[in-house]
Amino acid sequence: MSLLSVRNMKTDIGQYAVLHDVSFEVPEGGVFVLLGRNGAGKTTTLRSIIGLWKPSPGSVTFRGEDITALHTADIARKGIAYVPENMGIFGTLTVDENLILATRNGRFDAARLARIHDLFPALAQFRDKQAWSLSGGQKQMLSIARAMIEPRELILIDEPTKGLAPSIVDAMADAFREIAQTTTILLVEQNFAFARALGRDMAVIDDGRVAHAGSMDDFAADTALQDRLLSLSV
Ligand SMILES: Nc1ncnc2c1ncn2[C@@H]1O[C@H](COP(=O)(O)OP(=O)(O)OP(=O)(O)O)[C@@H](O)[C@H]1O
Repeated sequence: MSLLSVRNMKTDIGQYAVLHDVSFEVPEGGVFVLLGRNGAGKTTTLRSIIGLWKPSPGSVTFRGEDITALHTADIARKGIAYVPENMGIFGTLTVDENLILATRNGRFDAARLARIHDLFPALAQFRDKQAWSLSGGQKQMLSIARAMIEPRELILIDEPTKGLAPSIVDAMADAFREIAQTTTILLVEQNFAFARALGRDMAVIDDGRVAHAGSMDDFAADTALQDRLLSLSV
């Protein structure tokens, strides 16, 4: 059984039909990558999974349970976290305060915080700094840390490498490999090298539909398919 099943999802935003037919299966463990051109519908897919948009028709099943109609907070309680592209952190609060706000009861679990500090040492170093003063990469790490401060089974992460320097992207890839040992990651990415290095299974969304799904190794070997589905010139 897949950890997450998305079936025949159609999502309208206001009067616009954005997703027409999105289906894919996320197995448990590792990193599943959603690729696609700008405006293809990747963010809308993540937001539909976490309940911020309601697909109709279509269904989202998590560990066999239909979660399509649940509110976002109830979906989160099932063990799914969402790291949006704008990161959702609070600039005037400190790094620690941002993490505390993401906990359920206002307290850190010491072991989880230690793991986060091992993964992202800058968050330990700058724990009393206001979040606005962090670098772009550190802000991205804080947003991922907020998603990890409680036990999760699945983390949805939207374009974490956007605008980051290559050395920071490499550090983030190492952190994702470590996170994926215990938590499944559903990753939306435009950086194909990053996606390829991490992903085991993948799907491409094109114009609100899944245009391809399969293993990352097969997709990485098929440059004609990559050109057709990801190139900017179509
Ligand atoms: N709130 C909204 N109102 C109207 N249209 C929207 C809204 N949000 C997204 N769209 C449209 O839905 C389509 C898909 O957007 P979405 O953000 O899901 O794409 P994406 O694949 O994540 O793109 P990107 O890589 O540029 O973030 C786009 O055409 C976008 O303009």
